[in-house]
Amino acid sequence: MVSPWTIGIIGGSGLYAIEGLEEAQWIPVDSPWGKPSDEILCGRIGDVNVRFLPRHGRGHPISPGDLNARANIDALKRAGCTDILAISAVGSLREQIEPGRFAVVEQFIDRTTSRDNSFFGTGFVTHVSMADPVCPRLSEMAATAIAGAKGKVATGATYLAMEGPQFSTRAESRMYREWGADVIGMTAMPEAKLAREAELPYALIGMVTDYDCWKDGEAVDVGKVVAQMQKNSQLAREAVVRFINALPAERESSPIDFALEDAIITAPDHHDPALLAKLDAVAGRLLAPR
Ligand SMILES: CSC[C@H]1O[C@H](OP(=O)(O)O)[C@H](O)[C@@H]1O
Ligand SMILES: Nc1ncnc2[nH]cnc12
Repeated sequence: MVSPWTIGIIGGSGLYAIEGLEEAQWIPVDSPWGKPSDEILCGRIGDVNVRFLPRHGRGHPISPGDLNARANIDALKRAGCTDILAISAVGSLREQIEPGRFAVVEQFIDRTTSRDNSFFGTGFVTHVSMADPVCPRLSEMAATAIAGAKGKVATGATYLAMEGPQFSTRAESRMYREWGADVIGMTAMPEAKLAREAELPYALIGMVTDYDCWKDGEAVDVGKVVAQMQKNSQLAREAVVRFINALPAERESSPIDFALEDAIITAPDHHDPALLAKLDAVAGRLLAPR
């Protein structure tokens, strides 16, 4: 039986491949938006097609600010994904979300400044809703899968996306806490926005690696992040497999599958054909002749 789900997994720092994929093969996927971070590891877990993309590339050559998130999301859409589960190393801004815990993200504060954050623009203007930026169905399944793998979970987390690549100052870290952010990272924006524009339901699991620098005497460094990721990466892999094995046989449609429906404002006689050509995957559902 062929599953209706094709799950895109975006692996963050420390998660550059996943094991247990049947018929696994790294396949290059071209995108009109430039070069994705790497080839996509395509395979199956049971009946479910899986497409794995290491966000920073194998060996972590790409810095957060240089990630081509448009190419990454477009390539996952071209590779047939119906849904995306992203995984990120995050710092914690809350005492009770300690390193080692998994934070399932529900909201974002986007403080990135220098990234291409939309597929759309002059010649095809759209404004998608980001009020509820993640897919509740995927997030709930992710939390269940982590708990099933005996991981500690925090749900409903707010993720602050910073520009980086430097870590925050103590004043910034304290300010983000006052803003209500729970975890901090450098990569989930504009990734989550672009997934929504591509009508791909998206959920984000933050793997908590450190307390950032708001706590007295604490400061984050790469060594701390990598050491904590190594401790938890096996559990993360197990949670991913559980998540996939628990997907229902049917995939009921999600409102996110139709996110562009009420978002496009440019009149057809003002469409830019060059931009439309690049949107063949992202907005193909609406642009294909009907
Ligand atoms: C290696 S520490 C900082 C680095 O880790 C996170 O990346 P990802 O979200 O891809 O796991 C963070 O956002 C920074 O890019
Ligand atoms: N404290 C932190 N700040 C930003 N990105 C992170 N990734 C992991 N820990 C982080």
